[in-house]
Amino acid sequence: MRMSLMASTLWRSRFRTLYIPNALVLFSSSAATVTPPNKNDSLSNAPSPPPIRVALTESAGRGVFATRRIGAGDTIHTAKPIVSYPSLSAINTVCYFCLKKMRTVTGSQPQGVCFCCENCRESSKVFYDVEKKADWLSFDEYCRTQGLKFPLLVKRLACMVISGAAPAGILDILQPASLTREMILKTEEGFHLLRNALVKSNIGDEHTSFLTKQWYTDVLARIHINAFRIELAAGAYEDLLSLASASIEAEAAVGNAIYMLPSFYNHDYPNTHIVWIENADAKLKALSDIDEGEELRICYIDVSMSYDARQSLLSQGFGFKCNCLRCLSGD
Ligand SMILES: C[S@@+](CC[C@H](N)C(=O)[O-])C[C@H]1O[C@@H](n2cnc3c(N)ncnc32)[C@H](O)[C@@H]1O
Repeated sequence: MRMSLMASTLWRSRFRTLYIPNALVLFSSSAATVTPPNKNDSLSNAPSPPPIRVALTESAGRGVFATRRIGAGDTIHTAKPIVSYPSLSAINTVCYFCLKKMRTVTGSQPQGVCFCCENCRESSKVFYDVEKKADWLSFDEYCRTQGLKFPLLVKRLACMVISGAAPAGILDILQPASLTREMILKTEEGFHLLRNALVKSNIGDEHTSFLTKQWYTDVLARIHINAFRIELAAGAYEDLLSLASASIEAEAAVGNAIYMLPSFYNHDYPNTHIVWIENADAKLKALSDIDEGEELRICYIDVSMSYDARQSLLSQGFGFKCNCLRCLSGD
């Protein structure tokens, strides 16, 4: 593979450390690291921070860099979603909170949303109590008929904000897509349907005052760039079978989610990948040995695509001209 011939030192950073207060809080809270705890350390039961930091890259904005050597196959860190939502086609078959697949008895068809455990039901309670007050028929139908998944994340986030589970600006730190005037116009219908559903539910103006067209568009612009499509790793033969049939129907994803730290990973030939084992909790794993100072990169698209196909998808789908070393090398 041509990429592997590139000296890994090329990827070592000459970076400036960036202080991101909100992100740093999240870094340490969800850390699963490759550092064994020191038995003599009185804090040895506390999770160590992950061996990474967010810093400016030379040509792709902020990026994630290793603060020490990481071995191939190591889990670098884990991340819980800030906001997630099931695929509409999976709404009755995955947990409404963590997106874990529900075991269904053959012949029985679950009705309505479901939760895999009391913990998920409890964690959802605040925003689900808000959501249940509104009539989502028109909004969900709009998403379903137009094949839209991102407005569903905005709906979940709006309910979280109303319930007090999240601040209205929770995604502000993430990079937004630059939406064209035409794209902004297309978001208007979704905004009105979302706002109408919530306003008509008598939640109270004081709770919905954040829900302006500007807020809706700003959130969508960030979701557009940073959302992850979640496909669970198959754990059992029956999962493999259902994944296979789901893929045929292009419905392999159980849902979509936004994370904080994983949103800072730039695109390149990957030395890192994200896996979801049984629910929307993400595991960032090293694909190869990574040196201290090296940038951690994931592949946003199918790694086997040609140079031209990658350039056009990254530009049209993600809105950026790829400056990764693989593309710069013409591979
Ligand atoms: C998910 S964000 C990654 C973090 C981002 N660099 C930041 O500062 O928040 C994706 C954005 O990062 C930039 N980016 C990621 N990979 C890139 C690449 N290979 N070449 C140029 N820009 C890239 C693009 O602006 C893209 O829209």
